[in-house]
Amino acid sequence: MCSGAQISAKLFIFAPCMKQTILLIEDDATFGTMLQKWCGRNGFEAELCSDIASAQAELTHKKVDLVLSDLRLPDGDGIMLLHWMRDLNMDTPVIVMSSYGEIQSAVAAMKLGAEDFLEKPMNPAILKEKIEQALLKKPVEAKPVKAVKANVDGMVMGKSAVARQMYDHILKVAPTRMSVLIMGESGTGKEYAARMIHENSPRRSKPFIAVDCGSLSRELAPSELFGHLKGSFTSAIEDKTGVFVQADQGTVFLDEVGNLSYEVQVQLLRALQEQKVRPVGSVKDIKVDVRILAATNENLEEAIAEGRFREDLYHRLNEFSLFIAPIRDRKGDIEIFANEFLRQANEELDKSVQGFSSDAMALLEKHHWSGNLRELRNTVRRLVLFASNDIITVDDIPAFASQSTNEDLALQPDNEREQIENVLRKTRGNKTLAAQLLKIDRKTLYNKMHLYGIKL
Ligand SMILES: Nc1ncnc2c1ncn2[C@@H]1O[C@H](COP(=O)(O)OP(=O)(O)OP(=O)(O)O)[C@@H](O)[C@H]1O
Repeated sequence: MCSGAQISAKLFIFAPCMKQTILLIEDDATFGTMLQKWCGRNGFEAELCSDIASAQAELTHKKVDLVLSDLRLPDGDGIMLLHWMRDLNMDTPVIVMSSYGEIQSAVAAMKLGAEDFLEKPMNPAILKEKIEQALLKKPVEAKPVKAVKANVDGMVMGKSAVARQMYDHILKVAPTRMSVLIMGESGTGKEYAARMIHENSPRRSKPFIAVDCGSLSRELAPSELFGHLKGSFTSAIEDKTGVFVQADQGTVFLDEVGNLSYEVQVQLLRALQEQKVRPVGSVKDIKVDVRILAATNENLEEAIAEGRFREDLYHRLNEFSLFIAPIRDRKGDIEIFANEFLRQANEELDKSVQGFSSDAMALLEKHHWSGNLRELRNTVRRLVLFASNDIITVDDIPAFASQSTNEDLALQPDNEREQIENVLRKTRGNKTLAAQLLKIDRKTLYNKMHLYGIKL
């Protein structure tokens, strides 16, 4: 930390060229802002972060050409960040800014691959020279950030405390090969979290394959997962490579893993334990190296107690658990996601809606969002489609205004059938979520669906 008095605007002229992005990591807000403005005046695009967690978030989903980081930060030091970048093979040059007496740390940073270091207070001319030198070493067309690839386009990251803790867990577990069980209500972003883990792992250049276990029939699941040989069953008209072999050295994401039949669970456990799969109809095992991420929105411990899920498989999948909180519990993130969904909807629908009025945003923040981010995305898309002005106002979302902020859908005795049907419609048939909203257990929901003849 230091006073930025020596950074003077007048010394430099704006240099219009292909703008390169500098990520500034500085917890002294005044100095950080001054530095950011200085960068702008000197022809650089500058993003400002005040701690390591948010810097990691920026580095993992934006193109950054240079990092200019303070050594001492609220959630750790610049050395930690360098370790993390090195583990992920990120080659973005880093210049560390050290204060008087931090020379030892600055040396450690250089050993870890920092491009240079600058002692505070900094001389702007030297700062500019070092930035230019560091940028010269990295051609503009070089791959921007190694951590996240294009297949996570449109992915944004929340800034709430809950979200930060989740990213912190993701970043810790990502570089390992541990299996991760991702839990959370439907639409909270479990698949996106799985992609984030893959993209931040050393496997990121290898395949990420998502399998919806809910849609795999008992008969076809083994062939889908492990492959089959031609003629091994009636419809096997040619050899098929299973997901595990296709994803070799990469990651397989098993969504709704609780829906796998008991028989397939046994085969899956074997594949995980032995790192080998045997295609249906074959007598030979194939060696595979696959990391497994699994997701569920039902309570698997309950499923184990009811004998529907194997406990040994559960422990194998749950080497690390990650809980994704519903969006209503991290209201601070709603604006970020709503703006991103607005951007996506504008692009998709060829519209140019600029944003939300502050009371419209307040309404979005109050809504219960039982369908989580998926519901928010669909709502924003609908709002953009119907928007007649540049800004979405409260008048564009009258439906929410009349709703209670904490929608209580608990089952009432008088019109049970209608309520259950409504809630199942709301959850798009997700019975676990429907049972939670109705405040009954799944078994009771099944019994009542049976009693009222409700079919999905
Ligand atoms: N980090 C993110 N950035 C941008 N959009 C996101 C993000 N996470 C989720 N979404 C949006 O929310 C939608 C639902 O996310 P996702 O499919 O990952 O949820 P899920 O929890 O796996 O749902 P389900 O339990 O129904 O499978 C996505 O299609 C995407 O539009």
